[in-house]
Amino acid sequence: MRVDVISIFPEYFAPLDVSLIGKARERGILDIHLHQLRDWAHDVHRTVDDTPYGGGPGMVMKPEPWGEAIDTVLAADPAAQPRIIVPTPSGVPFTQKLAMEYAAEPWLLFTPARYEGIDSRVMAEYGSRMRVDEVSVGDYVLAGGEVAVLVMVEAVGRLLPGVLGNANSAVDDSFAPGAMENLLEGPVYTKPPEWRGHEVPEILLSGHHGKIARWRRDEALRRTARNRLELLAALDPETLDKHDRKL
Ligand SMILES: COc1ccc(Cn2ccc3ccc(-c4cc(N)[nH]n4)cc32)cc1
Repeated sequence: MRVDVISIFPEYFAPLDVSLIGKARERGILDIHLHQLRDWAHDVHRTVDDTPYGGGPGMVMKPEPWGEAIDTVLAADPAAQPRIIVPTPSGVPFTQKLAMEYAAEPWLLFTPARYEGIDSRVMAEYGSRMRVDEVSVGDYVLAGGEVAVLVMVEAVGRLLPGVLGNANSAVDDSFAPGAMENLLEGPVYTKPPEWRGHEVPEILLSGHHGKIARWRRDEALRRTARNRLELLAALDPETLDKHDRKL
């Protein structure tokens, strides 16, 4: 997968050099290209923003630098088109389902903005010839789109074949389709068996895999009910067996 990111703060993406995503880049699974938007701002001050038409607070990002920058990225492979992803507080929710959809794409272009966002004519221009998604990573307001891009690149990158070792398959993720879909992860434990007077639940030391699986599902249901009741309400009744119903 190729990923392009255009930003006035490309240094925000240093974390993409380390750990899981960094290794995926070294192994050629992910090919990430960072671009400094100001390279396409040709005035002496390399200006990328201006006052909003119609008045109002803050500044809006000018269309010209974005248009030239996006055109340059598109020219990298004229025979293909990236999916353009625009982080914004007013976008569709970024979910595990959307992450899985993006993980199937060969080329993503992220356009994290600053100020009050990008002149709307930019995405109108490209939306007429390719998929342009406005995406929110949560119902809170960031100072810009860069952190949202880090979230999405990590959530998508970890789903790419070969990125997670077999031992850490994403198939068991919370929110991944399947039997545990929409259930939160339950508690996890490792050695030592007792720590500061806290013992590991006996069942986990029993070696009885059936009972362990049942205990883990019970704990997942309890945590989901406690922290995300709406997810429990959305569970397909078929996936709740009679034991679940007694919890
Ligand atoms: C109320 O309107 C606003 C508009 C923009 C901003 C600051 N800002 C500028 C670009 C940009 C890109 C993404 C995000 C963002 C995304 C999510 N889920 N939260 N915040 C925020 C962003 C603040 C407020």
